[in-house]
Parts: sequence; C-alpha cells; structure tokens
Amino acid sequence: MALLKVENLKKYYYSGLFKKEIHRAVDGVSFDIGRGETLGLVGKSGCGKSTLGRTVLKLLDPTSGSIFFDGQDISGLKGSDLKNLGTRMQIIFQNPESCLNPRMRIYDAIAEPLRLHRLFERDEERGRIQELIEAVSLSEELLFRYPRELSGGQLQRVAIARVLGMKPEFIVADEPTSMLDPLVQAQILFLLKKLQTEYRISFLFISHDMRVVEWMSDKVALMEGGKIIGFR
Ligand SMILES: Nc1ncnc2c1ncn2[C@@H]1O[C@H](COP(=O)(O)OP(=O)(O)OP(=O)(O)O)[C@@H](O)[C@H]1O
Repeated sequence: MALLKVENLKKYYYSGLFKKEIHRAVDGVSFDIGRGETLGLVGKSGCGKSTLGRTVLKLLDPTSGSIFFDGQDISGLKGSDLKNLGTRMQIIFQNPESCLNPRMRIYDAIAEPLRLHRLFERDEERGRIQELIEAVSLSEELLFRYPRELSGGQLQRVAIARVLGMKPEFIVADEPTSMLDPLVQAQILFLLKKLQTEYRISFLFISHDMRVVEWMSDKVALMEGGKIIGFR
C-alpha cells in the first residue's frame, strides 16, 4: 500500500469582486508515493508545485479530491484529528530562516517541536538533541549559537534536524537547496538521501531543476498549469 495516495486533488484560489475570479493552482492531480520512496515534482515557476505540496500536508484546505495517508483519508480532517498527524508529515522550506526564530539558540530551535509534541522526557532531551545534530553532521558547538551566526547550509541542516526529531514518515521538501551554492547544495542533497535510507522516509521533492530532481527521485512528475502532464 502506498504511504501517500492523492486522487484528483484540486486547490483553487478565489479572488476579485465577490471572489468570482478562479485561479486553478492545482487542477486535478493524482499520484502515489510508497514508503521510503521519493517522488520528484518539477515544473516552471507558478505551475502550482508549492500549492500542491502544502495542500497535500493540509497546510492549505483542498478545494476537492482525496488525500490518503497510510490508508486514511485526511482530506476532510480538521482540528485535533489533523494535529495527531502533525509529527508524521513534515515540510522543509527553501529558506530555513523562515522556520527559525532569530532570538532562539540552535539547541532550543531543535528542542522546541520535541517539547511541543512532548516527544521526550526532559532528562532525555539533551541526548536526543545530540543525536539529531550528529545525524545532520553539524558540530555540537553550534548548538549554543544563534541563527545569524550560521551559514545557509548550516541553517538548512538545523531545519532538517528539527524536522527529523519528530520522526516523520513523509516530508515535503520544497526547493530545499535552491538558495545554496552548488557545493553546499550537493552536500544537503546527499544528507537528505542518507537520512531517507536510514529512516525510510518518503519524500515529495519539489524543484525547478530537473537534474536535481532526477538525482533525488525514484519517479518524477512534470507539472504545468496546475496539472501533472506526465511521469518519468
Ligand atoms: N494565496 C494565493 N492566492 C492567489 N493565488 C495564489 C496564492 N498562492 C499562489 N497563488 C498562485 O497560484 C499559482 C501557483 O503558485 P505556486 O507557488 O504553487 O507555484 P510554484 O510552482 O510553487 O512556483 P514557484 O516555483 O515560483 O514557487 C501561481 O500562479 C500563484 O500566483
């Protein structure tokens, strides 16, 4: 059984007077992703990739269609039912700073979601943070620095550690390396692949760069004008 199965998913934005203008950002998309598998999603700017990624995670409400996660239709879930899924599905953004509080040290940034979801007892926290920082190959001394003291690549590793702490089964990676220079980009891609093999995480890997997507993915979906126009 696929971990994620999406059927005829639509996300329309309504704007203008009386919300009469319809923008079909995602317009009838279907795909599935198995456990430990990566589906790459590639297409030009504005074709709907980010909207699709966010809708699948229910960060945006779908207009219609179904999203099955581990066999359960989550498309209509709300409130606490949706919250229960919270740690199992995660997102990594293009700009890691968007999820890091500039006034919070790296240690607390990684610990915050663990505390929020009560994933560990307080006395286990230190050990867990250590494991996570090692998993993303960062030096322990960075734990007591602030985000502004880290490079873009280091910040993306912190963002990945934060997400990894929640033991996700599925991650949407939305252009996670497109703001990094090529060498750092390659290092982060290797890291994501390593973590995927180690923890058997499924990915929806979004990028406008076909080479990156092909290297990362088991299968690639080509998106245009809100639709998937083919797989390869
Ligand atoms: N909140 C919104 N309200 C109205 N239209 C929106 C909204 N968010 C996105 N759109 C439109 O939906 C379309 C798809 O946007 P989306 O960001 O999903 O594309 P994308 O393929 O991820 O692009 P990029 O690679 O530039 O991030 C675009 O035309 C965009 O202008």
